[in-house]
Amino acid sequence: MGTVVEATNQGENGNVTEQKPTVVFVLGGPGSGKGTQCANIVENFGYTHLSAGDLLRAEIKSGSENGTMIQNMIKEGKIVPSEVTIKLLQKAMQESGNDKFLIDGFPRNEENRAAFEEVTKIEPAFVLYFDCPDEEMERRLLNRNQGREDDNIETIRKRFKVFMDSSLPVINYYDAKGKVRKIEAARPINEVFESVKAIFSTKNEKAD
Ligand SMILES: Nc1ncnc2c1ncn2[C@@H]1O[C@H](COP(=O)(O)OP(=O)(O)OP(=O)(O)O)[C@@H](O)[C@H]1O
Ligand SMILES: O=c1ccn([C@@H]2O[C@H](COP(=O)(O)O)[C@@H](O)[C@H]2O)c(=O)[nH]1
Ligand SMILES: [Mg+2]
Repeated sequence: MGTVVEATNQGENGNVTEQKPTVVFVLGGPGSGKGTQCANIVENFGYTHLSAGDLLRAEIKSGSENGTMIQNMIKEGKIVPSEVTIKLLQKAMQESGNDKFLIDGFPRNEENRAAFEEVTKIEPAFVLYFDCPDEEMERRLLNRNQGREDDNIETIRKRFKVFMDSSLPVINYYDAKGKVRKIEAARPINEVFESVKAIFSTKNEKAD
């Protein structure tokens, strides 16, 4: 695959343009198990996993001029401006050499969603939604032990609120388009993956 800065298809005039990559958005509350299941999907289905949160954390570490702003947003559980996150996603897609992506933890709000579609012209093939009760997610995050600055009870509560207020509407948007595949995520990892496998083994409509 070449550039995905703005993916394109064959136009009506017959001009041959690039094939759009396949994108699956992986959404769900903080700690619902998105990263854990994405690792399993990568092993079994040949996707490249792009966690928007991981890309932002790497950007902080790289010493980027946006680093301090991103760090402050993450500490408060706030959503980083779309243009920053989308640029990181586009760069990672270009560098991957793959044409199938799990975009984990993005889009987080309506503005993220609209900006991604506008800039890349990519619509997701489908949206994998991990549905998990807050109490279970809270337990998992407090036990995660990966040294994340946002895995403390104060920030966790803020992240839950942002998820409810800003991210659930994105899931509802795609649900209305028949694109959401909902998974009951409060089960053991292998059971959750059985449900995930069933979805990736079924033919899902291609993006566009
Ligand atoms: N089904 C599960 N049952 C129990 N623990 C789980 C399950 N799935 C993931 N975990 C654990 O819960 C923690 C959070 O999982 P993970 O990092 O995959 O969540 P996430 O949705 O990516 O979270 P975040 O949005 O904060 O990045 C990890 O410690 C992981 O090992
Ligand atoms: O698209 C995104 C993704 C993430 N953020 C910020 O990062 C943290 C952590 O994200 P995880 O998905 O839990 O790794 C999140 O709370 C946001 O502050 C973002 O702004 N935009
Ligand atoms: Mg994660």
